[in-house]
Amino acid sequence: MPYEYETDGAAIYKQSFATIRSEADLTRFDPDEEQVAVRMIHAAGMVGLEEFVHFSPGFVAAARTALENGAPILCDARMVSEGVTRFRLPADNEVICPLHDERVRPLAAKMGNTRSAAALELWRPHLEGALVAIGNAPTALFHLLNMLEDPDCPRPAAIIGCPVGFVGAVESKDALWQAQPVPSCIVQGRLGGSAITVAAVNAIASRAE
Ligand SMILES: C/C1=C2N=C(/C=C3N=C(/C(C)=C4\N[C@@](C)([C@@H]5N=C1[C@](C)(CCC(=O)O)[C@H]5CC(=O)O)[C@@](C)(CC(=O)O)[C@@H]4CCC(=O)O)[C@@](C)(CC(=O)O)[C@@H]\3CCC(=O)O)C(C)(C)[C@@H]/2CCC(=O)O
Repeated sequence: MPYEYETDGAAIYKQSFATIRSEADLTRFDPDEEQVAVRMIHAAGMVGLEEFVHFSPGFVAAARTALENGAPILCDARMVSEGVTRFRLPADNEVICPLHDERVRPLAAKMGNTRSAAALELWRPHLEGALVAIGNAPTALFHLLNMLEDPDCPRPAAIIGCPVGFVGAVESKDALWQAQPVPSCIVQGRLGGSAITVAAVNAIASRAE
């Protein structure tokens, strides 16, 4: 075998987390936030991401309590929903991503919006007290903020708002951070994505690493 490499999954994780903790500046996070930030950095493979990670006060506790109480996790993309490691979930929580539901495409056409935004209309019956995980679509985050402008709209317990990209990602996350409709976590700027977002969900679902 010409290539030698680490083959023990647990050892790989241990070494990764040790590297992150030695290289990243985690000083401004409390212990719960630090656990989430480390996993987000791990998913991105990018020490330095921590500079852009922001938690509103009480975010981790709100998100964790929601999961412990059996709240569903509402995801904008299948790449997020598929990444949730089910065995970590404290209450066998439902993971919901209606993006590919047959009702979404016609709804999007009617709304004149993306499928990602239209899919959030199917979140409504599940939204009260849920953990929201938006890791791909800026339009989904903007649409959620518009929905939450209505005082009669059910309110999630917490929002992970980490869409990625060049059109609307910066603006939608800035808007979430300004509005703070519920405790939230963002990755400021263009960075973000499904992997980083689901890493935050998986860290929240785990009590300790
Ligand atoms: C404009 C869109 C963006 N997508 C990005 C990055 C990635 N998207 C992937 C994939 C496979 C999917 N993206 C869709 C959500 C699709 N992407 C869009 C939309 C056109 C609009 C969303 C928005 O602007 O808010 C969106 C379609 C829609 O009508 O909502 C997806 C549904 C497209 C599809 O395959 O049908 C699909 C998600 C499938 C799923 O998981 O359920 C990528 C893997 C790219 C690729 O395939 O080449 C990648 C994944 C990034 C990630 O980490 O999640 C952007 C960059 C986010 C971009 C929005 C911003 C921009 O600057 O353009």
